[in-house]
Amino acid sequence: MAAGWLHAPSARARFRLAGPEAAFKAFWQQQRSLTRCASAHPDLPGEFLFKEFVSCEEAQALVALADAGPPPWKPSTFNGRHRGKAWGVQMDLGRRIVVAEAVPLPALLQTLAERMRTLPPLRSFYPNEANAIDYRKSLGHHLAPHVDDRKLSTGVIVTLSLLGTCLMTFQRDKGERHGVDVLLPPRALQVLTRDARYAYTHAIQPHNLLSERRISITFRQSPLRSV
Ligand SMILES: O=C(O)CCC(=O)C(=O)O
Ligand SMILES: [Fe+2]
Repeated sequence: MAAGWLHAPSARARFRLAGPEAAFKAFWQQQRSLTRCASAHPDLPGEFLFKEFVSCEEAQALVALADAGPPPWKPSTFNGRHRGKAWGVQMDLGRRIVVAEAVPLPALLQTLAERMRTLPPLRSFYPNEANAIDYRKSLGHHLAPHVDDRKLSTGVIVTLSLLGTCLMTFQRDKGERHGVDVLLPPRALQVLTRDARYAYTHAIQPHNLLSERRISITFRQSPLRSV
């Protein structure tokens, strides 16, 4: 083993020396060489998981961003009980339109969107909307089975998991007893396209939150012009 390798500063130390933006780039260059990070689900056509899409430091920064607001966390009962917040253009599900953004997509999320476009299924993904969900296991939080709106968002839905692990259940038919369970660890980016996006519902049952707290950030691209 080369002595130089032994004495090279650790990736973590190099990130600290070079500052946060260089750290973002250095981390991603290193990740891209790890093909084991990407996987397509064998039983769920159109579902991809990119493990370790963000570094531990980036994950912390994203949790801080979600916790700090704006906007503030708000209790939500839409798609299950949890707390949520949204950035970017706003979906008006009742009027079936997209309205102008109250809080723009934060710069950190736009930087992540650039990184997403380096992944094959996301080459032309330009999200203009994101929402965060804060799940607490002890409060019985969950995600009810749903398919993300077919008209207000395009055919690619992308979610980054932070803090905790969960099992997400996909079901083809409503009320089906069994589904396909996908383990979502912190820092993993899940991409839903094709059947996984349109033909299956996705949900997280309360007992499938495997940690006390989990935060997710979901990115979408609305094809509609905001009014
Ligand atoms: O929490 C998650 O991983 C997914 C959230 C979700 O499905 C949604 O916001 O539509
Ligand atoms: Fe969803």
